[in-house]
Amino acid sequence: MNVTSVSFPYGESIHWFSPQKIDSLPNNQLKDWLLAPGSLTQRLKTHCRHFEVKVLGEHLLSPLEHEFPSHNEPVWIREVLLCLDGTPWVFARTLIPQNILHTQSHHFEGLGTRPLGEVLFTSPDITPGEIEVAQFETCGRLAALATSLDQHVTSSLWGRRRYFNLLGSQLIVSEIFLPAAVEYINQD
Ligand SMILES: C=C(O[C@@H]1C=C(C(=O)O)C=C[C@H]1O)C(=O)O
Repeated sequence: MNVTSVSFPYGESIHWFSPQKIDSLPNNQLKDWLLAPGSLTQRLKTHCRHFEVKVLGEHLLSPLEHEFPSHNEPVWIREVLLCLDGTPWVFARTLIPQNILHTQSHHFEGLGTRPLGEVLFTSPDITPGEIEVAQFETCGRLAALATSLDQHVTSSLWGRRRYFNLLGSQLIVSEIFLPAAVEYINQD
């Protein structure tokens, strides 16, 4: 895997849609994965023997570097690959405002290769919000990331974004399904 931190952060500014307002959702099994309300980590683990979180990078983004709406403070970013039996299936990007990071550091500091979902879906203080979806062109940065992972991008990629509510504030989790995941999911 020739992914390097040099090109971190991989994430790019994306236009997200409510599933009810986009008429071009995938008309196959991927749609179910995009809109599934529970922990993606838990679902992925049922499709492999070995599940692994590869951390591509984590650090604070200045207010000018991130797209977190209505936040003029630094935001902590974490970008990972979720790998099933050694194959990257999902690129995930999490944005956490500094106020959450400071007040809830026990949740997020030192997470390392533990899946964030183990925190988000087990803490009574955190509630998942609505799911939005987006399509990523084959010429975008995330397609380039997939190509760098030796996965051929033959059609646009699909992803989803969820806000998680935590004590009056919010963090954002985006997950993009890489070609290897789409191939497996749609073969059923
Ligand atoms: C939100 C979840 O956590 C997953 C794990 C992540 C991580 O470890 O950074 C990020 C996004 C998710 O795909 C989940 O399991 O649904």
